[in-house]
Amino acid sequence: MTESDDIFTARGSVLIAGAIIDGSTVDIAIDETGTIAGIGEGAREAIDVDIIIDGSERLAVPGLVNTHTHAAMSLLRGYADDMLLQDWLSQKIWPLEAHLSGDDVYWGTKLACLEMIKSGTVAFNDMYFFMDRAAEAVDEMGIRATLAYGFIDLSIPEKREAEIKATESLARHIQSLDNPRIRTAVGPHSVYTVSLEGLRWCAEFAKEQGIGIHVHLAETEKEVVDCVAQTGKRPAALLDECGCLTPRTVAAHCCWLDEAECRLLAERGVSASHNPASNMKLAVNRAMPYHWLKQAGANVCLGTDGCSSNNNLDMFEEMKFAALLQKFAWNSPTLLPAGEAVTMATAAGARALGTGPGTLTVGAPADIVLVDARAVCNTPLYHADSNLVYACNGDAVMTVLCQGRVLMHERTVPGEEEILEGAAAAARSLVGRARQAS
Ligand SMILES: CSC[C@H]1O[C@@H](n2cnc3c(O)ncnc32)[C@H](O)[C@@H]1O
Ligand SMILES: [Zn+2]
Repeated sequence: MTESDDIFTARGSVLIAGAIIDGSTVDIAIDETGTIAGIGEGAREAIDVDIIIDGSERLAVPGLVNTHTHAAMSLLRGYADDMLLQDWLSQKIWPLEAHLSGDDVYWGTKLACLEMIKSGTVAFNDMYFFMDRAAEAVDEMGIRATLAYGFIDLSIPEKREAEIKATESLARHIQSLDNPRIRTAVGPHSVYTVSLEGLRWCAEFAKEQGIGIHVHLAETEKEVVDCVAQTGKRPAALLDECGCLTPRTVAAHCCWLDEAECRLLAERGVSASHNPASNMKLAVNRAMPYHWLKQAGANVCLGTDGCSSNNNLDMFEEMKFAALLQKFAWNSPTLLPAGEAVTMATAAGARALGTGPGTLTVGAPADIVLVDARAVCNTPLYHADSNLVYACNGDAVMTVLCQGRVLMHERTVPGEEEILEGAAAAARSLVGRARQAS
């Protein structure tokens, strides 16, 4: 079989012929299980080739991993901009989210998956509501996701009970899907929206189920100041006391960590997700202390945050924002060079979500992105990492494979029109319902 056959529905082994990796032109062989079986010399012989993808003039890179987002917030893109975080959440976002339906989350997640696939992302870490519907969307789109129900109890015991039930129910549901691409995590929103009892329950449940924890941490100075005033502890120490800092925890933002907290995160094996676009847009007034986290040996990965504070899900743009913000904020042009930004968006993200090594190596899942080497952003091509981080955006991505299955080829994703229409209609209906109620 060749590219002329239906590449999206075909099953079997795949040969990516003549792609560029580290300046060399190589074949990549993928077996029927979606695992990389060979790279370079002798790769063709490692499989009985069913499907051939022409890799010429394509840079092969590992699929990108978005370690912090709220996918269905794609429906809120451009709904409320240019505000302070607390005002943005309390005056605009939360009142609209109060009217969300399962259908909204389904269409919002479909739109987000489409956008992620079109910009080279193969896996994401999500926290939101109606996550059974998010799982349905992820299942259909063929991407990987770790889905957490956003647990907010506001220290109200009845609300805590409801959040516990919702978290347990999602865990049961994801288990019942038995889809290796879709996992669940516990999602305590933050130390300012979840009680100590709630945080302790989340930690216990994650331990009992052997699943991860997804939490916002130290996003603003106010979060730290209020936490110290109310508990005598900084947010990271508080999460640690409740058992929420584990090797399977992804802590998003981490802007206002001090040096000791960076060491604590590293000691506990926590992954820290940098979200530079969101942090700059909401003007949280401090960049994640990447240098302290790196020095301490923490796993630092990369996320976009939701589409209302970014306002897109393009991890290529996020790599550039990360590299530039770190240099600017910490006054060091050598901080976070391009190669490290690529590692953050690939191997570090894959480690955070446990989706494999996040590298193009034999034995790794075939989560592979082919980038146009002839695009303007890749001309000239001195250093691939430099172009990928500083010159390209997701539009240069041509083909995306997840576990060896082709999700996009030559920039075509099956069903794109229907997704755009469905998501636009869901967004109109959501805003209409909210207006009617106000
Ligand atoms: C409980 S589900 C997630 C919850 O978080 C809100 N959210 C989106 N972006 C941010 C952010 O940057 N900081 C804090 N909370 C955020 C989202 O709207 C949902 O309500
Ligand atoms: Zn967030």
